[in-house]
Amino acid sequence: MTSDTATSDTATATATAGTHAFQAEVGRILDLMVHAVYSDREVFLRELISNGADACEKLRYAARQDDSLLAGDTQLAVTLAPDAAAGTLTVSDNGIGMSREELAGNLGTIARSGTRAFAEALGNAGDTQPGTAESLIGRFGIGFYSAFMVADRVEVSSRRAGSPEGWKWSSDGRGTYTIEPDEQAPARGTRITLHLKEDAREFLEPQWLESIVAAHSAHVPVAIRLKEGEVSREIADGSALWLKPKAELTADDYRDFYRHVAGAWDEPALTIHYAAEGRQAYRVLLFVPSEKPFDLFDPDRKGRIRLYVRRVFITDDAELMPAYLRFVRGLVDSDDLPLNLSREMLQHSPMLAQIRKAVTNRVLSELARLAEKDPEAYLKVWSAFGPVLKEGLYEDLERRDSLLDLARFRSTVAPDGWRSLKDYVAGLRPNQTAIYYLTGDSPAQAAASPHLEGFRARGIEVLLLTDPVDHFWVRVAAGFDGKPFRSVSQGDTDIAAIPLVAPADDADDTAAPAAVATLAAFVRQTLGETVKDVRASDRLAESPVCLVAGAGTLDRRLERLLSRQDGAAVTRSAPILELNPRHPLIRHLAAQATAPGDKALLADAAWLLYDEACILDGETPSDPAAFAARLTRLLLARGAA
Ligand SMILES: Nc1ncnc2c1ncn2[C@@H]1O[C@H](COP(=O)(O)OP(=O)(O)OP(=O)(O)O)[C@@H](O)[C@H]1O
Repeated sequence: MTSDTATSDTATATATAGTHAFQAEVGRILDLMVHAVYSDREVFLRELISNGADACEKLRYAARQDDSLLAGDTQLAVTLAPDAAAGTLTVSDNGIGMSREELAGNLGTIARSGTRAFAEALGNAGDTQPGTAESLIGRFGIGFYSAFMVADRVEVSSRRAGSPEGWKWSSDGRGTYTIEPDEQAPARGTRITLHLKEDAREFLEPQWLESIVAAHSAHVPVAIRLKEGEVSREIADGSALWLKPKAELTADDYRDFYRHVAGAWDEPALTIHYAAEGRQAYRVLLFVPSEKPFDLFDPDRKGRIRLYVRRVFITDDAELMPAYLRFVRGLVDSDDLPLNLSREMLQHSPMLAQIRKAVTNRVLSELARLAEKDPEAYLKVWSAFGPVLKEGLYEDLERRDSLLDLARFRSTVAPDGWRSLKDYVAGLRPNQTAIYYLTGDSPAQAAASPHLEGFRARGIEVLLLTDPVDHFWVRVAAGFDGKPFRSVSQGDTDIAAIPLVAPADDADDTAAPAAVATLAAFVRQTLGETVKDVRASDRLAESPVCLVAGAGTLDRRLERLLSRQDGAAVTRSAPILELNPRHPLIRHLAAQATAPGDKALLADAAWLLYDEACILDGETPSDPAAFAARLTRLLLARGAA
């Protein structure tokens, strides 16, 4: 469903009478439709019925302001009329209709984001893979253009409600379309005539049409009629599914309605249907999809929940959900809101604000319930929408705790599985006072980080945060169950008090603290401003060195991310170089630092330690030529020794 903005979206479309070329991408999509060997091509009917029903709903709304638009014709319906003799199927509605400009804008360019996404996905997949187009049709649905899967000519004759002019759009889907005045246009609304292809004549059979409607469009909230000759009968009553008691509805009913309302083809992962009573009465029918909607990461972050008032569709732009729940689809039908809701009122109505709040809470509590009752199903939802839900962790202070309960993480305990914070705190080690995390590009990459070694040695679980959004919420979230979140690559580790899982049996393995302090001071002096400090570490077990960010500065990965942005306000701060006193190399260098003699090679080693730490952090040495020269000198010296 698209709101009435299609014309302005497509203002570039020409709208004069005559022949016009399709926008290039539309041409490409049509070309595919014309040649599609898609097996479920009856989906075209659902798309056309949905459009007709939307047009009726738009008219119903417009007529609230101006009932002359109805002009006595109040029985809004979509009518299917097969004509075997002519080989045509018409799908007509007495809805809002389209002006000449709208015909050109909506049916000549890409008016809908879903179709645009389809075109893009097609471009990405390339033409080389057979069956790509077909599988994408199944995933996206492609609206009006799907008519060309079954028709070799499509005529759309339309009259905008209240307008004296009728127009006909016509095309064979091969590059161009025509628009011309049409005196035969319906009195109001749109009549789409499909000249069926030879191999699509099954769509002339009334019974087949009826069964397709039953399967895909039974719950469209506008009546559907089937016309055979002069006799017309109702094959779907257009009653609002959401007003029916739950007990009367089956999973199939819900699924079909979800597909209509979301313009999707997947199964809903969660269905939420209830009636709210009390201060306000309203009905809610919401779905969490099982597949990511194509526009999930659109910058406008808009949801598409439909707002109805006493069964009249008002808008899908009322932002009934916070942005981090924008993947939820469905509708809210209020008994109490006024029908003539202006944009202003949509934004400022306290009644609507109350609905938003209650419905949002309900969605979160239903997700929590799913997590409890059917963890497997919940994890599917989390895998698809976790990165979006986590936006709520920094945006929605009020619900942060509920969202933290819902959040699932990869961790060193379960790199391929999911852990909740409740699981995490249940496994805290003695003396552990924080929830540790490490950010990275992928769980595997993060799990290989040297920063984790000391944590592993102590059996401390570390969350592996790999979504860009993680950098942001984790800095503002106060913690969970009284335990703050702490980065393992930042500040002091404070893990010395946590016992090792297998305590080191040979204390001589560790370099003497004084020798390490001498080495640290030497390295510090050699590296100068490049580092903020050099110190011994509890963090490391196997690696000799690592870099960490100072307490109170930004996480190094986030700092790198931000400093790379255009016009970045963030400059990188000097890191702290940590040395592993248990590592043979550090022990050896500490001995050299305390012994008298020439320190030139030790200075080379200091820089090499720093460069090694950079490499472990996924960066290149800052001066590759100097790095190579030092390495060469050191290897030569070793060779000579
Ligand atoms: N029967 C109709 N009456 C009035 N307008 C129509 C009709 N059919 C299509 N349109 C207009 O053409 C536009 C494009 O239709 P199309 O089916 O390609 O996408 P859509 O319906 O907007 O997308 P979605 O299926 O995601 O809602 C619609 O948004 C609508 O404005």
